[in-house]
Amino acid sequence: MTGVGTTRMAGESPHVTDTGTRVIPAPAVPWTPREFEAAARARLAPEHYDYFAGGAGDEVTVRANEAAFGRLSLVPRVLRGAGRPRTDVTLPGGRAAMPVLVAPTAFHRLADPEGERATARAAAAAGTVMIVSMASTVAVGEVAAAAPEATLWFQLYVQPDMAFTETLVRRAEAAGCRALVVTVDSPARGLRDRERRHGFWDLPEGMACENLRDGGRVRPIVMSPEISWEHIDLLREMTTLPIILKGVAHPADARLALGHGVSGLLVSNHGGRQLDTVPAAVDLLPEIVAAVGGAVPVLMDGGVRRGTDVLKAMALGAGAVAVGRPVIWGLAADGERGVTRVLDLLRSEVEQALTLCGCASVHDLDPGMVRRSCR
Ligand SMILES: Cc1cc2nc3c(=O)[nH]c(=O)nc-3n(C[C@H](O)[C@H](O)[C@H](O)COP(=O)(O)O)c2cc1C
Ligand SMILES: O=C(O)C(=O)c1ccccc1
Repeated sequence: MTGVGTTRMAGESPHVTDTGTRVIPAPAVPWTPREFEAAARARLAPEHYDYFAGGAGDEVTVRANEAAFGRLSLVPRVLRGAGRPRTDVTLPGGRAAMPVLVAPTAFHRLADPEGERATARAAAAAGTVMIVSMASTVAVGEVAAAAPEATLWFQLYVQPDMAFTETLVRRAEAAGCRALVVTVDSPARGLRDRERRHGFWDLPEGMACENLRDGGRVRPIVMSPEISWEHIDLLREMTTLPIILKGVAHPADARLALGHGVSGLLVSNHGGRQLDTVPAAVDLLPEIVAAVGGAVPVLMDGGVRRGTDVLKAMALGAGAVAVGRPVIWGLAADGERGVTRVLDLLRSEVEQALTLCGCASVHDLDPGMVRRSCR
């Protein structure tokens, strides 16, 4: 069946049904970051898969994030003798061996019993930053203890009770986190139809948002419409950690942020989980980069699935990108090993794409290498 001179991986051999249809079974091993989703879906309870995969409203923005990368083309340079490219980057909270960070995502123990400990060990092995969610199911101090080599940043939803916000900041500092990522796209929770359909409101028995412990209770995470720039100023006075604002979408807000002592911006629409119909994150990027004018690094997340996506975002001015769901799919499919594999795939794809673009490092990328196709 296999032609002379071709090779086929185990588990991929096609067979022909009695009606003559050629069927190619799902690969036994996930070979691309995207294929991890199928493996994860097969292992997760449907309500947990839908929690991770889902977005707000009609999920217009969820789809737009990935689709926008498909509409961008890369135009490579040739004959530059660039050699084997470097993939490392310098960021407000230190260096990373690759320009792909682990975005903050909640509830990793729903995907694997080791939860955020496994993710942090994989991020450490990849030499990249893990942004620990405030809604992690392992306390940030325990995540740090489980992966002493990991570079951790802490994601924070400013709580209206600023004394408790300070408690959270001190916990992050004590755990050795190197930056605070303050999520500002959530003055309320997004409209999550998939969660409502399943009645997914609570974590299972024995699982909790461990960072929110306060005496004998676990506080609820408050998403408050009262939070304003004044809170960012209070936070700025509270800590010397670099502050990165996550979820800035409007260039006017990017300009305002520069007056509040932030060390970076993370352009994001929360993976399409907050306000539906926000533009794709990569489409928001150029205007924000222009508004910031190089004053601070601009990172982005949303829809990054391939090394070529990373290059497109960086050519448009991103200092690094982050991935949310791909990490969850790796974790659910194969625990720490799965996350290691996803990050390793992305790193090697970035390296290969840089080579094919004639770049010695991400610094050789520029906006002229990206075209918008009409697809
Ligand atoms: C399951 C899930 C949980 C998330 N939890 C958080 C969170 O706790 N805090 C936060 O700032 N962003 C959270 N996000 C948003 C991510 O940080 C990130 O913006 C988004 O996932 C990027 O899109 P991608 O999944 O297409 O890579 C979450 C995203 C997902 C998918
Ligand atoms: O699900 C999310 O996107 C999210 O950001 C979140 C925040 C707090 C608790 C749980 C999830």
